[in-house]
Amino acid sequence: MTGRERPIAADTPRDVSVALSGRLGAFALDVAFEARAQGVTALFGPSGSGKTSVLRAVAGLQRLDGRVRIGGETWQDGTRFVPPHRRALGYVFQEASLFPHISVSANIDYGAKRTGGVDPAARSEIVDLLGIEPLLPRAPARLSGGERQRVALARAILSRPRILLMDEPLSALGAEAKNEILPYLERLHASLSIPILYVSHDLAEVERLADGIVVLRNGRVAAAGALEPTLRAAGLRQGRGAAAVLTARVAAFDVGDALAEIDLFGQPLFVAGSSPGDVGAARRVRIEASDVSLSRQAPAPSTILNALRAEIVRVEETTAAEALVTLRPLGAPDGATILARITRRSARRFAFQPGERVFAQVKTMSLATQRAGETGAKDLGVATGPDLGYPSSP
Ligand SMILES: Nc1ncnc2c1ncn2[C@@H]1O[C@H](COP(=O)(O)OP(=O)(O)OP(=O)(O)O)[C@@H](O)[C@H]1O
Repeated sequence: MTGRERPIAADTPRDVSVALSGRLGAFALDVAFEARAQGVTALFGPSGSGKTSVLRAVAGLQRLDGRVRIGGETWQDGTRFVPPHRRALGYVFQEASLFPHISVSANIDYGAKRTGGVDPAARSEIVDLLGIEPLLPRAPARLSGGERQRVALARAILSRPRILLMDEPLSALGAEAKNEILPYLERLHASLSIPILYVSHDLAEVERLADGIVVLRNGRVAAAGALEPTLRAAGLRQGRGAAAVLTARVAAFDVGDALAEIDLFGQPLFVAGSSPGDVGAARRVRIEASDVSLSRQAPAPSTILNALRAEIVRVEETTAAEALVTLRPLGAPDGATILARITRRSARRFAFQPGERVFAQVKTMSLATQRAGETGAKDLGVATGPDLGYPSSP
């Protein structure tokens, strides 16, 4: 797709409209997309696909032809070009560039002072949200990488931007610092009423944070829209990492077993790694296709707690050995689907047909959240996050 706009969600007001084209040396960029007025839109793509260039152009730091409209304000079109310092935006880079000679406290007030003064209520809310109260008197040199990023975020937000631009804010951090900062980003995402454009080449990060996604390849938009259907359309939901992300509410929490019961379209789904305070909150549940098995009969009692009733949507033989089954949990709206990655042998033996009802078993422990400091493929099992109106599946 080139230069053609695809709305992220047709029925919701969208407040970010970008259409940019031009050359950067030998590199040709031609992108157009729209994003919602609130929530995280990921700019996702391989290295060199143009993500940072798009972000810089939105900020006015990179001059390209086209249009940038944010929250009803036009920053660039055929006739005008608002210079970068007049654009109300917060920019968070890979490495936080804090002023070294002043305290954290003075750093976070810097942006706000430039834009008309510090609002004490907003300040204390953001300080609390990002957990930086104990850091306020410190010098930036005495912060860890993750702490620096949280301070940079606070500074950006307190400058009262119309949009937050984040360029791989976690990529310079180790796994431990990443795990430490992600929950803060999730809380931020739930509380901020401005759009966030979030550059990343890390799919797991995008799945955890983004509502919408613009997939870039070679300076063009390969696919754009709500997270789940777009990942699928872009062919990013196949193979080893195939997974589905659904948003649902926590219905109950069993303190004795430390298990949360998620209400997945009327069916219970048990997950670990939650807390009693999550009851009533929306959770983002990532179900990896390799952790889902299928059976026609109600499964015999086993150690697997989750057996979702689901309807087969389609079966695709993806490789010589594998098949990917798309399923709609009963009670789920059309298009809200999960995936099961099974052997081709099983797919042929069972010959599942579209419309047929089956039981999809999902291991609870495969859905567990990871504590800070641990590493592994399952770290993004369950992530708190609001349902900001993007369908969690198409
Ligand atoms: N000012 C410039 N002059 C010449 N070429 C440029 C300029 N800025 C970017 N490029 C080129 O444009 C292409 C896209 O770069 P960009 O940094 O936007 O990609 P990216 O997707 O953000 O990559 P990464 O994930 O590695 O940061 C690259 O080939 C880069 O070398």
